[in-house]
Amino acid sequence: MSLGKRIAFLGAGNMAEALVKGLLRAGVAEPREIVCSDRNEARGPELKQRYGVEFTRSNREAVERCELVVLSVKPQVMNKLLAEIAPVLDDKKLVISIAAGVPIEAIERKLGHGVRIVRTMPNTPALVGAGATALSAGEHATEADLAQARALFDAIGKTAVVDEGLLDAVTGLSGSGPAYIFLIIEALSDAGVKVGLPRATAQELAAQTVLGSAKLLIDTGEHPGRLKDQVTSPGGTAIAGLHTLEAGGLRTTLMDAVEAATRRSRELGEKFLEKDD
Ligand SMILES: NC(=O)C1=CN([C@@H]2O[C@H](COP(=O)(O)OP(=O)(O)OC[C@H]3O[C@@H](n4cnc5c(N)ncnc54)[C@H](OP(=O)(O)O)[C@@H]3O)[C@@H](O)[C@H]2O)C=CC1
Ligand SMILES: O=C(O)[C@@H]1CCC=N1
Repeated sequence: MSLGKRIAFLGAGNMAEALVKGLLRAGVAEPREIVCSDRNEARGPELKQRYGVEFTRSNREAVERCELVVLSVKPQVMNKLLAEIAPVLDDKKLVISIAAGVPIEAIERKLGHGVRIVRTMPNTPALVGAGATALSAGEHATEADLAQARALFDAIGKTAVVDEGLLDAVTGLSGSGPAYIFLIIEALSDAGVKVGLPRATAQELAAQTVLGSAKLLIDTGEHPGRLKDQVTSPGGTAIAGLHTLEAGGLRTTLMDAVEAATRRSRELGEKFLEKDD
């Protein structure tokens, strides 16, 4: 059922579109309750045709028409956006940021004190209702605000409330994570082709293996190591493959990747705080 709130998406790119599609699919918003704004005029007809949502090139108009305002531009252009919408934002609206790195305090400073903010880090599988989102409430956001924001993201996947200090780590793991997993699926598909499978079959098997393994882990609540052991016969095939992965440093590489992305999220935040334009 619709939450009965009008939602503005300021910046209607990849992540905003994933959220719009996920929310509509879940039925928590009607197309007429969603107003997207973007500086690219071409996004208007695309979004209208795909989802029937409203579109405007004016961020201010989108803010004025909605109770929930999602900040969905890149961190690099966030300051400009905040300066533009500050005059039309008041404490009656709830602001939800999805931007990597950008601290709540910096948004509050730009929008004026007292503004109600929930900072989040979603990911693109929200588009198919399988997102993972962490949320953190700003000083002026109430429990009801956090619950409202959480209800939106609960409709399109799993959510966790964390201290704001942990959102860079979330960005490194689940925010950026779909990119790592797609790379892994692509590599597994290539591997399947290398050992003789047709491309389409290899990709289908690779993707289903990732999906099925995640589902098995979540549904059973088992430790991943135990589930790995169940695939691994003595002297068998899986242990031969695992040995190669360990020799190639897969664990360390994944840990380094998450650490690098977390660091980058922090850097984006620091750059944001340094700049005041
Ligand atoms: N993509 C992802 O997987 C995730 C992204 N995020 C966060 O979501 C935010 C958006 O990322 P993403 O969707 O990937 O980026 P995109 O570049 O796909 O989307 C941003 C959109 O905003 C437009 N835009 C830029 N400046 C303005 C402005 N002043 N007013 C209105 N629209 C503007 C851009 O236009 P133009 O193309 O002309 O620049 C673009 O269409 C980022 O802050 C990112 O950190 C969070 C989680 C995951
Ligand atoms: O790469 C980025 O900056 C965004 C943030 C999280 C995932 N993608």
